[in-house]
Amino acid sequence: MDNLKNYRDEIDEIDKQITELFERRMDISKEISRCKKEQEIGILNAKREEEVIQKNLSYLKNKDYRFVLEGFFRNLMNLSKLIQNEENHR
Ligand SMILES: O=C(O)C(=O)C[C@]1(C(=O)O)C=C[C@@H](O)C=C1
Repeated sequence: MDNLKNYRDEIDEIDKQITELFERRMDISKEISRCKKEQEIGILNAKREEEVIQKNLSYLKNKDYRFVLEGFFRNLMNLSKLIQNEENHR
């Protein structure tokens, strides 16, 4: 049995699901940017970002991944802010 091929197939399937969720998250982030523009609120909400990180760290089963999960969410929210900035300058 080709383990490498099987693992990659599994990663491909997970990545597909991540991409679907990523797209949904970014769509919602755009909607949030429209609300913020209407209400004249700035894009960055550092308090909310910390809450997002802490909440998701609490869901983590394998605590060895704490550091990388935190990095993942920081990067994800940076991309989200990028999309919000683009949306507001269209
Ligand atoms: O919750 C918000 O206010 C958002 O704009 C969403 C979001 C996120 O991607 O989770 C993005 C930017 C903010 O700094 C905080 C969180």
